[in-house]
Amino acid sequence: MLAAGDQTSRVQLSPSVWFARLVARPGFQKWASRLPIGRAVSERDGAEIFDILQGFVKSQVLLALVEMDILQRLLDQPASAEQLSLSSGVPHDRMEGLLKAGVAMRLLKSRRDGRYILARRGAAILGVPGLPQMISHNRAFYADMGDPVSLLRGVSETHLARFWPYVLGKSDEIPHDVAERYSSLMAESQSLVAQDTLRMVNFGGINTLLDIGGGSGAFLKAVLRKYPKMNAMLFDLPEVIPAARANFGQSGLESRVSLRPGSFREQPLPDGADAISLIRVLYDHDDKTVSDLLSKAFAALPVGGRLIVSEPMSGGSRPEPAGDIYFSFYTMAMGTGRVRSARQIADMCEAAGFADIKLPRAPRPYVSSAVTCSKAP
Ligand SMILES: CC(C)=CCC/C(C)=C/CC/C(C)=C/C=C/C(C)=C/C=C/C=C(C)/C=C/C=C(C)/C=C/C=C(C)/C=C/CC(C)(C)O
Ligand SMILES: C[S@@+](CC[C@H](N)C(=O)[O-])C[C@H]1O[C@@H](n2cnc3c(N)ncnc32)[C@H](O)[C@@H]1O
Repeated sequence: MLAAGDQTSRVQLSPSVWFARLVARPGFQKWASRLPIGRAVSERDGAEIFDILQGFVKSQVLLALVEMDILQRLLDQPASAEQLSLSSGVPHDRMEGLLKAGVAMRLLKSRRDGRYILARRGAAILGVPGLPQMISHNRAFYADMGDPVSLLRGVSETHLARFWPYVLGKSDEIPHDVAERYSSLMAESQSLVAQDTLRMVNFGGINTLLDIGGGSGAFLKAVLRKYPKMNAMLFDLPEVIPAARANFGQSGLESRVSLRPGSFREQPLPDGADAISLIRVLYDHDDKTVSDLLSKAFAALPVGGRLIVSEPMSGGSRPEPAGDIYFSFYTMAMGTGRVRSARQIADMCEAAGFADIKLPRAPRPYVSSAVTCSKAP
């Protein structure tokens, strides 16, 4: 009888496996580094591996720059490490270290006079609605990523799950200020998602759009402003509706929106709309909930009615950095849903009865991707 090792040694190796085993040998690495092409590839690989390894340090440097308001202060005026250290309670040499790290990340620039200013990328962060807050909220995600093996095993309650009240249906237990902070984070981050969804999908011809899980209404506001003849319904959990009411109150759009409290888990969706949108809703839920929700959407729509899904997605068979790294682990830490690829979502829509499925190209997959389909005659 053969030992396991003998069995594998007799199996014919595919060229990729053979190559991987070669590259994993220190002797091969030493040999390859003596040749010009081998050296160039190995140096590049080494630098890229190092960059992955230090990813968490980079994101914490960014967090420090945001939390001590350094980006904003350098936007107001150039400053030296000494000036910034005085007001932030960080010793001079450490502040210099932070600022140099910011320069290395091309967020800041150092000037000949020793003062620092914002580089283009640092300035861009301040111009994206909600991005500094989003960076700060990564504290909770970071705490969960501190022990990735436990996170993967799902052994303990996560910080992120506690921060998004509606996910666990425990909104009563969440301090009001925390709930408030996170709903405003959700609303602010929505402006990017709305921008890209409106770029990917033409909402023309829709009379009444039903936005399921519409939150405080940031997405509907953007759509209604772009399509002045459209009316809308916003459906969300009863505890979320007051925020939507307040948000539409002063907008001049209130007469075009009707607010519908309810849970898509427990009741049918309101009818009367000729299109339904699901913006950043599906990835919060498991497959059964999503299949049921899509069937309810199908039932609520008239023939020819359209469904628009928009949220960050996995790259599927071609994994993609935002969907398959950040949002995949993010939803894992939330503990209730998962990122799906556009193809998976399309298949689930098809299983619910939808046809005419389209997967528009996403200009910024780290913001959102979309799937659209309709109820065929
Ligand atoms: C004018 C010409 C021709 C040339 C000039 C060149 C020049 C100066 C160009 C302009 C530079 C410029 C304007 C740059 C703009 C950069 C932008 C817009 C950057 C945007 C970045 C956006 C990012 C990084 C977005 C990140 C989003 C995140 C992290 C979202 C997270 C969302 C979460 C966690 C949601 C959770 C929801 C839940 C709970 C899972 O359901
Ligand atoms: C990630 S947020 C997205 C909000 C908004 N669409 C956006 O993109 O900013 C998910 C929304 O789904 C809502 N939601 C969760 N479970 C729900 C349910 N069972 N019925 C109705 N809405 C629900 C939440 O209250 C929340 O507003």
